[in-house]
Amino acid sequence: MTGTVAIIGGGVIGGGWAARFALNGWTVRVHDPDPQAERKIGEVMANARRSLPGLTDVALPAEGPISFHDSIAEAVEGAAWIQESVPERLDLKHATFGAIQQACDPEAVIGSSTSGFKPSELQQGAARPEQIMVAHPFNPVYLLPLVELVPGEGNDGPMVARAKETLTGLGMYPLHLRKEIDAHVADRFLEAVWREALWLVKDGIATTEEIDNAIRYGFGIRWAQMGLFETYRVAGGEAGMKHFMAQFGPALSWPWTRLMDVPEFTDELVDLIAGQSDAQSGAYSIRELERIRDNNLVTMMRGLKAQDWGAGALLNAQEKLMRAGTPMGVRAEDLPADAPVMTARRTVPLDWTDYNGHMTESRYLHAFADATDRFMEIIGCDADYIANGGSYFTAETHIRHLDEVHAGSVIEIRTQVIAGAGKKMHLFHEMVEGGRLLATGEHFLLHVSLETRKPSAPSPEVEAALVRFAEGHAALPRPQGLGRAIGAPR
Ligand SMILES: NC(=O)C1=CN([C@@H]2O[C@H](COP(=O)(O)OP(=O)(O)OC[C@H]3O[C@@H](n4cnc5c(N)ncnc54)[C@H](O)[C@@H]3O)[C@@H](O)[C@H]2O)C=CC1
Ligand SMILES: C[N+](C)(C)CC(=O)CC(=O)[O-]
Repeated sequence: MTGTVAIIGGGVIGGGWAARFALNGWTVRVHDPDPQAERKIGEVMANARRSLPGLTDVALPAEGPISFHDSIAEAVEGAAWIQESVPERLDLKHATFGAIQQACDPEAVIGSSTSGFKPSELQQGAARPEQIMVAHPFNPVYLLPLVELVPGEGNDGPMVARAKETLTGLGMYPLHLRKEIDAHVADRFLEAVWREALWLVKDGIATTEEIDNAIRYGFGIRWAQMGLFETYRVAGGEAGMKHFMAQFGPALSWPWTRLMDVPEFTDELVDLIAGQSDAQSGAYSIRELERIRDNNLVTMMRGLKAQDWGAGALLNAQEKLMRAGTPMGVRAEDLPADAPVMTARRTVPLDWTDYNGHMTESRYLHAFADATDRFMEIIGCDADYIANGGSYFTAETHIRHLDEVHAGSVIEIRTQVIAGAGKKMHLFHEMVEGGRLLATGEHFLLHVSLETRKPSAPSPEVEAALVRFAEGHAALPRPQGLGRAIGAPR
């Protein structure tokens, strides 16, 4: 599902929203009075283009256009979603909603990125309060899936459902809050951690770098995959959560935190923190730090994807939706038998790049192996079939690396069946970017019984689907490089 979105306020968060929507095929219309807004959003887009599309193993839709508008009225024209991301001041947010509602479609959703205001506060004085809800994202909006969705009293069920559908379609995870509360859920935690950290620096207990190390070498990694409660359940040992609470419950009444106090923001404290932060990270520009952060996030999220867990499970669910209705979702009977089969259309992810600045050699095999899996699925050797004890094992592979490809490029793989009958399947994959041939992969596979681990006949349905392609593809030209061995150039 795509459409037109208006981004009102195009700073750190508005820019991230613009990228998330545009890269998912939406038409994006931005209003921001800052003369630098177009440049800044251009830089956010550049970072987003190199990171977001490679998160999944299916290509995103074609990027939507972004335009910049001098007035809110012009920006909201035709928008089905309006995302307000102006600075965190209630009077400014109210004035912005006033201008939006004078011109926008009354059916459009108006989401606010507010970090802390409640929807009832945002809706005060609005012409149509029922149109406004909190949609609080996390930075970088184009990579992190969480959006806290906090409807107010007037927001009706269908509108909330529509909002969730839109956010899910963008690959996000709308966390629907049951009740409004200052700072929603996640920012309450962040606020608590931030208070403690400020005290620790002020009191000379730890530097900004030491505090960051305490997070990133320990509980930060743990939280990214199991959160708080599941992590503590495991920490309770075999007796689980009850034992954990019995053991650590008393600590809650000891003076382990200074949650309700905030150190005074004197010039001295600000200089102390800013100085330590400069010493820690000043060697990098903010854009460089953003790219380092994005590389790490993509690598971690793709790791979780391989485990089908947490944010990675979300990516897999999104991928399923993306496949439906595309050539990446069809079965053998819907495909012509006399043309190569498209078995992959994906973006090269950031974590596939090596020290030579291009896709590393092992990822060519990775991409070809995924294409083989997809071809197996097309002929009916899918997860259910494999669970019933039949599958294919690869016996031999030959890859030719013909041209370079880089992170962010969309690659396709087309597969020709060279031979397929009985237990044997001989495939030839061609990897292309646009019209450029990047690599070929020749693979010989045998059908096996997963019980005996020995070659066995496939089911009649799988064999029939394979034979249909083998016969149809026999009329295609013999692919260049078929049967090649390493040797003197021929
Ligand atoms: N920075 C963060 O980590 C997060 C911020 N938020 C929330 O997002 C909202 C925006 O915050 P940031 O993007 O960080 O601020 P920012 O300062 O980076 O961007 C705000 C943008 O709004 C523009 N602006 C100012 N007045 C405007 C007006 N009348 N109409 C249109 N644009 C206007 C400014 O030129 C600026 O580009 C705030 O409500 C904030 O609480 C939410 C999640 C995270
Ligand atoms: C610091 N902050 C309150 C603006 C943070 C957020 O709102 C969410 C985030 O991205 O950390």
